[in-house]
Amino acid sequence: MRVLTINCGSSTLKFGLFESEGERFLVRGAVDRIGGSGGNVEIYSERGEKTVRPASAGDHIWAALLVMRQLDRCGLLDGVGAVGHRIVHGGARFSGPALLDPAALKGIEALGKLAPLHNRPALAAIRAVREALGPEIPQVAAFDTAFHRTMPHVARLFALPRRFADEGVVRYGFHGLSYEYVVGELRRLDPEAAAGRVVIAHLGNGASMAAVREGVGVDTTMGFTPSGGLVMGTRPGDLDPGVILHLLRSMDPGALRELVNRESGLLGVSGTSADMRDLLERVAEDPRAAEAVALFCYAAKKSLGSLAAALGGLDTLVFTGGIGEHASAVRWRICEGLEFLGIRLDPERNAQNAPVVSRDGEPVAVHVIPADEDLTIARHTYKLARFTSQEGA
Ligand SMILES: Nc1ncnc2c1ncn2[C@@H]1O[C@H](COP(=O)(O)OP(=O)(O)O)[C@@H](O)[C@H]1O
Ligand SMILES: CC(=O)OP(=O)(O)O
Ligand SMILES: [Mg+2]
Repeated sequence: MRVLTINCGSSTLKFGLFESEGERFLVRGAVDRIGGSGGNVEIYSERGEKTVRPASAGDHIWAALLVMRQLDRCGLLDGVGAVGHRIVHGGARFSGPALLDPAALKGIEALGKLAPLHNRPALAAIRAVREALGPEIPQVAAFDTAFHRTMPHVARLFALPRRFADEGVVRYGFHGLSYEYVVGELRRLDPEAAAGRVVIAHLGNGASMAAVREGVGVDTTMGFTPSGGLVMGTRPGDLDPGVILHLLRSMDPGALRELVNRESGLLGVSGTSADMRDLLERVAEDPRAAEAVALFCYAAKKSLGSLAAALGGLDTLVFTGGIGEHASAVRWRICEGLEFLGIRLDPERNAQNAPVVSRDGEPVAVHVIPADEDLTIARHTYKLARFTSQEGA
């Protein structure tokens, strides 16, 4: 059975067509810079053939239709037996992958306001797939929040009156499909490291860090929504709640929601771009771009320190996500000055985005592991689709 995966990130739509329980893929690809300009659709095959074409996708619906049309034109949709989607917010309701039946769709829709850059775009992609493949092809949701279900209660609690936690106002954490993949890769590469104290930094357009002990999530920087924690492309990360109250005096809640989700972060501070590539190109001549990059790295450094404290020390640090994998200057600035924690990068390895970027013999090994949320989605989809067909048999 072929499985198609769709991963709606805040600035990208990634897709993959898998076979053999996810162990093989036929094609993978991504539409990037969604909602911005200068975007591309990139497709590559198992044999390494790659095509890149300009595609300025205004939104995720546009991107999803483009992808489905492209796959159809190449005859690749024949034989797709199930489709898996990344759903960012699963709230209190979803603790693991779920078949996208009407009740599940309603549950995801209800969480839309808590993840406006993600849940609704993903629902639009689900509809586009249903139109292209028909309602008989099962679709599965794999949730970013599920990985963090193991966090101790104290790490989930906000210091608000108790009734709010009872109503579900707690830290959920996101990027869980990426963390799940990285933990699996680390187990494969270095089982001893995977059994230790690990911080994973997923730095993409959305960015977060997770503290993981013995493969289990114990804390993370994102909270009730994916707008908290680190500085991001268009989201501010952690803010003094008093700032929100102050802004509410002169802004209506809708405008404030836009500010927090789409106008802050790297874009807000630089005044020009949410995209780390653009900013790194301009740091020498544009002080606002330089300040945006500096703030991003400083916030990440502080969070790394706090998660190392939560773990009682650190054995392994992993960088992943578009920025974590490719932006050597950002990794350098985050790690600079953290020798007291046992972190020391090797300049050459770091410049090459090598799989291990720390110096040999240092207490903390620093890895770069390319994110693969799509494979995680494919694995969950195979499992659930098989289980459902056995149940129905
Ligand atoms: N070569 C690169 N150098 C620096 N930053 C990069 C590079 N490639 C991608 N990025 C950054 O990665 C971010 C997008 O991350 P990604 O994980 O692909 O997106 P999303 O969070 O939408 O899934 C953007 O800020 C982009 O500039
Ligand atoms: C949760 C989140 O922010 O995801 P992304 O980085 O894909 O936008
Ligand atoms: Mg992402």
